[in-house]
Amino acid sequence: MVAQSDFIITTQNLTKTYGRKPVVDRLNLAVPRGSICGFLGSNGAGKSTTIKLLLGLVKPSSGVGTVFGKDIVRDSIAIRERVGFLAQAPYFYGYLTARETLQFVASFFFKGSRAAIAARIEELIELVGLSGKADRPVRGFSGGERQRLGIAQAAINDPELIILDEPAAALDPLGRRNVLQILERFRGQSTVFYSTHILDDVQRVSDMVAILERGRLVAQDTIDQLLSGDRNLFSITVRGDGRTVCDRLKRVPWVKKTITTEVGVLGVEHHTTKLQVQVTNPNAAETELLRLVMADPTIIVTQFGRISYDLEDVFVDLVERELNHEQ
Ligand SMILES: Nc1ncnc2c1ncn2[C@@H]1O[C@H](COP(=O)(O)OP(=O)(O)OP(=O)(O)O)[C@@H](O)[C@H]1O
Repeated sequence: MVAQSDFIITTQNLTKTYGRKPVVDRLNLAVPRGSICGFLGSNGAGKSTTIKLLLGLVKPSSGVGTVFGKDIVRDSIAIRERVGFLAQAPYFYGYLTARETLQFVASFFFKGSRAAIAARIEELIELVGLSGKADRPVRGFSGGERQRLGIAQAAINDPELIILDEPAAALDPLGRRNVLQILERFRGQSTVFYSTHILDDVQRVSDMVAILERGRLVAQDTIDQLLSGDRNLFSITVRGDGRTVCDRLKRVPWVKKTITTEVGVLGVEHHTTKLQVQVTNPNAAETELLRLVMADPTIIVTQFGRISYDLEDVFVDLVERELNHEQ
């Protein structure tokens, strides 16, 4: 059983309504301590609003939430002291260098001797890959360099939790990859909760994902779990009489369902049939399914494999289900 204290962020029915429209709708989040959690949703899904609720920057219309076990309304100042936060469009003084920017931020948020501050700044400059640029004014920085500086700024006081709002959204693919690699470096030191609308990014670095659509949480799980789901599907393409193959498979106890599509009819012996086989025991299927089909010498198997999904399939499926549910 997972104890409540294993979650660094929790919300119960957290709701924010603007006018009559809930933009965050009865949200039940549970972010495990130590995870890198992608908070995924299309533009306008309610990600920024959720982050503002967690940080006490806007007040919930109803529902409750905790960060470090502290109430997001009552204890918001105490929470903000312990969270490193990178806003969607961070502001920097263009005339300060990266090092001066971090010194400025450290003067507010870092408690320690001068030597300790200097060491932490050096460590972060290195961690975000700005060593060669630390003494240049920020006004000349690229979008990616600004985001990296923003991450260093958020991490200055070695926070237990770093929250980033779309840290990579405005960057080109290379810039995005750099930022994501930096997030990965916090593994084992801080919990990272970051919002994004880019599926690929989540699949690349997160351990877990919470998917938001129109203010509602449509899934929350580890990436592995979401991708495996309950879709134990195999695909087989055969030449020969596909119907007998199908009938045989239907009698196998771990075969749940078969779907056949005939793709070419050139006389019975040249029939090409594509089968999708849903199974309840994928291990058995992996070792026995192909053998079962090939037991018939009149059948030629031209393709066999497990159907794999990526996060995009899962996302589209979940969002469609949510939309159908609403109608
Ligand atoms: N202060 C506000 N007043 C009225 N509506 C608001 C306010 N803040 C946000 N909204 C609306 O709430 C919805 C969710 O906005 P939010 O910024 O949380 O989404 P998001 O998922 O972060 O999107 P994006 O990726 O585009 O930033 C949007 O329709 C937005 O217009």
